[in-house]
Amino acid sequence: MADVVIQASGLTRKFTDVTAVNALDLRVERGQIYGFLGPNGCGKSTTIRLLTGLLTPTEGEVEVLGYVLPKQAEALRQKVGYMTQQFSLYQDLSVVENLRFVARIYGITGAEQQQRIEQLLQQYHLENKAERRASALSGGQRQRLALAAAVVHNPQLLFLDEPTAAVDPENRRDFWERLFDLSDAGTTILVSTHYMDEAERCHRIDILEQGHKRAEGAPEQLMQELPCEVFELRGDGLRNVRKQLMQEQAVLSTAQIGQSLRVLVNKQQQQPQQWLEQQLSGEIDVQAVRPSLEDVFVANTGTRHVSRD
Ligand SMILES: Nc1ncnc2c1ncn2[C@@H]1O[C@H](COP(=O)(O)OP(=O)(O)OP(=O)(O)O)[C@@H](O)[C@H]1O
Repeated sequence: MADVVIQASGLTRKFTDVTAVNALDLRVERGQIYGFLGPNGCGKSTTIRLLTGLLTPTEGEVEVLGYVLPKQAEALRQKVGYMTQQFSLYQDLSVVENLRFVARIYGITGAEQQQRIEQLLQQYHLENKAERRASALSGGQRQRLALAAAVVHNPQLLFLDEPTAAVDPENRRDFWERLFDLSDAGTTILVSTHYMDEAERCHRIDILEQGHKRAEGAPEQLMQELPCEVFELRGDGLRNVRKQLMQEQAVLSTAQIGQSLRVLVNKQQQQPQQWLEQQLSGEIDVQAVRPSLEDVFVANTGTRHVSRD
């Protein structure tokens, strides 16, 4: 049987005038990289804070690494790592001083501390920057330091809240390679993001909107099960074509990408390609294409939901 690391049912958190997380069910297995994908304000950070025990749920049950929250939150804290959206280390301390500080919090001292810090400096390519102040590091270096600090105590479970919001694509790729190394070594990772390419790298994702789970599954599976056909249209007058198609109930979304218009047509529409071609006048080329994760996201969020039955 799979080893379940996070199990939540009906997890809900209300603030005065908003339900940030609404009846969320969650099951994360050991070693998985599990993603929360959603726009700003959909409840990603609140969910992570609930799962770390930093925030108390209004309703629902949650167990993380076998600890029942919020009752056993203190014991859980030693076993998890948490990297927040903001760089939360000390800007005036050097790289090595920051790592020492965090190590001490987790009770790692003396020779063990020195050994662990040397290992982290090497693993995260910070050996040459050890004495540099955190404030003088580049974006990518800061992010590597933040990740090194989050794993000082070898946590079994790592929470990453929009970890790559401030870095360039190359550093993002590098960061994800590190996450796969950690996952390979048995660390479970829960990561929130609003980047499609990042979500696509996860073993499994939840798509969140306004506190609700809209879809769940492996990215590839979600793309295969998309209840729409996706088409790329090329030709003249695409802006007008777009306006016209958006009047149609069967058209879920249209978006211009460079020279082409990407159109999602509900699968319940009979012979969608033929139907689409009939709607168009003039020389417009219509090609069926593979769905992307962005298509999945669009199909599952916003006001024009498509029926899955
Ligand atoms: N302490 C709080 N008091 C009141 N409302 C809050 C609080 N924390 C979050 N919210 C609200 O709950 C909703 C979800 O916020 P949350 O930060 O979890 O979303 P998010 O998906 O992480 O977005 P972002 O990427 O912008 O952080 C938002 O409407 C937010 O304004």
